[in-house]
Amino acid sequence: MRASWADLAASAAADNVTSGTSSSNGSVAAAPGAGRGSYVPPHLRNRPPASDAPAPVNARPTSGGDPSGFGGPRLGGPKNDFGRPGNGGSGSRSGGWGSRGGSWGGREREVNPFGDDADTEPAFNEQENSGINFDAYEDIPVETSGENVPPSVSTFAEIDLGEAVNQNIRRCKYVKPTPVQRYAIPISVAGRDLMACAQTGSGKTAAFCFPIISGIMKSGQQIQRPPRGARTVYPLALILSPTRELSMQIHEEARKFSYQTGVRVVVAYGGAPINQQLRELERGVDILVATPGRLVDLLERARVSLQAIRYLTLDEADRMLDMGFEPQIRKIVEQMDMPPPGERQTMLFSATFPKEIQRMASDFLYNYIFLAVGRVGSSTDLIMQRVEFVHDADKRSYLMDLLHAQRETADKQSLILVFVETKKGADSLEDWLCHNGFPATSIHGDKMQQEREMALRSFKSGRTPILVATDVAARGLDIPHVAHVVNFDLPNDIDDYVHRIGRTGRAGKTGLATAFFNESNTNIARSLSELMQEANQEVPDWLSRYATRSSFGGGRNRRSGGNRFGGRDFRRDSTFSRGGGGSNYYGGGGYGGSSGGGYGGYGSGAASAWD
Ligand SMILES: Nc1ncnc2c1ncn2[C@@H]1O[C@H](COP(=O)(O)OP(=O)(O)OP(=O)(O)O)[C@@H](O)[C@H]1O
Repeated sequence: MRASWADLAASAAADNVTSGTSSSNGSVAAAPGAGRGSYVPPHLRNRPPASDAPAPVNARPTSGGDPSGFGGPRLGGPKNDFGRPGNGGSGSRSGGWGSRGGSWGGREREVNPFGDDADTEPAFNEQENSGINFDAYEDIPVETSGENVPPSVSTFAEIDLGEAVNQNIRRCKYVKPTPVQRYAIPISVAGRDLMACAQTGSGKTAAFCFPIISGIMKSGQQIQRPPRGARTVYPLALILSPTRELSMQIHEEARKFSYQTGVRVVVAYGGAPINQQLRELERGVDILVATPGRLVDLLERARVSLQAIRYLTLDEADRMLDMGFEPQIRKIVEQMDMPPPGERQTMLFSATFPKEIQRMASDFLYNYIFLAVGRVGSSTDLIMQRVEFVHDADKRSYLMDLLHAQRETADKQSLILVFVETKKGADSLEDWLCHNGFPATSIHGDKMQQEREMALRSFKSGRTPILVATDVAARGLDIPHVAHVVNFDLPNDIDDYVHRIGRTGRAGKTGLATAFFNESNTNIARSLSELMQEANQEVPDWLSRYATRSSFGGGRNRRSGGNRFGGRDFRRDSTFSRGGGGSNYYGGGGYGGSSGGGYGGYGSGAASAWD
């Protein structure tokens, strides 16, 4: 049961009065077993009985077949086919453990990720995911480009995902697909590469997970579990994400979607003991969810091989290919043993896709489809955006006013996420809030991983309903009840703003975003003003004046592909040069490497702080 916001604030204030100290932020005080937020360490999940001994598996790629189902050069190209029954590749494994059918090879008892009796199906009319306002999505603009785009669907039933996945969709209480799912799932199921740009909170995780899980099930491939004594594992799918917490969240989601399918999902991220993750990997992995730094470590130790990868997904793909991460991603995708584009299926997802990044990303794709769902990179109309002119010295008192107002008016369960620019700033604001009777915690890259996870749990549970965060929490995190996002410090990049405010107003719900603006933010004035206009938000006159003045100013005011939509296929841009060989135009590769120049400033060392 989540605590009431106002009650907590009141009791924290009382504590402070009594003790005369900071309320010690609650960031490490989350009750470990409390409620649905309780955390089962990865090494304890699905722990097999001690007698569970793996049978020998001789997993090596064979060839033949078409992973795309589409044709072109992919047809007949080499394919990693680990022991697909009947193809002769590793026929001797047919009796080995790990055959599919929802039983984990009959060897392990799978922990129920739904935390209830997942075998009991809810009645149909009880199923709808509470709070989803599908009307909000009905007239959403959608744009696709690329060759032979498979038609979209209106229902999950129209896509053959397999009964086990369908059952999990029902358990998740998803009644119908969101727009990005309606388009992206048929494209992915058809085996096509995809660059998908869709609003924050619109269900992209399921859009890439369902086809991967279903594809692995249909292939009949066995669980990629090394033989006893072998140390290298061969996952079939790799999902990369920029932060540890996002990887953990994707892992949790993927485990729900793959429950009782026999598909095994493992997560690996930095900051946590690698031995536990190695033990999980040794027990078999079909889908590996990872942050880039930890994955490179595992690859260098030869504990993971990417030879068998059939599906590669980059979530928050634009972040993954920006200057902080690009070298690591290139190393993983291009310099290790992963099959090249055309032999694997690659799916890139984000709410924002600057053209420079699209160009770079095309290196990883083969004959891909570009999909843009919704307006410029956000849930837009669902999020009410406000901008206040606030000098730095006044920010704290403005914030306090907002918090008092929230305490009076908002749903008592609601959570507030406050973004600041620096780690020091996060610590100091958290301290100040706690001293002033507001139950706050903080998350940033200088905290120990355990502290980060505890802070997030404490926030999610409502124990500390104010979270002060750096951009480490800007992307992907799906936290119910975040009613208000405050940009205490505005980011330099409009796309970062889009992701930050996207922590509220998710899955059809409404939310509020307030930004403090002053002279130091003039470089974002124009793009902020444009974004707000496109989202039908009221733009203050003073911001429009700043926008006019900063029209030709510097900063990274790139829009996500420009125009009305959440992105526009850079291949359609008339200014885009097609020189250098037409075959490369759709074929991926060949676009002048990975300069990525032109909008620096993410700061060196970003990757190490994030993974
Ligand atoms: N078809 C559906 N019906 C109802 N709820 C859904 C459906 N698909 C996804 N959701 C819910 O919507 C929420 C947002 O989904 P998700 O986190 O995948 O969004 P996202 O598009 O990846 O957002 P972001 O851009 O911030 O990463 C989740 O709580 C998820 O469970």
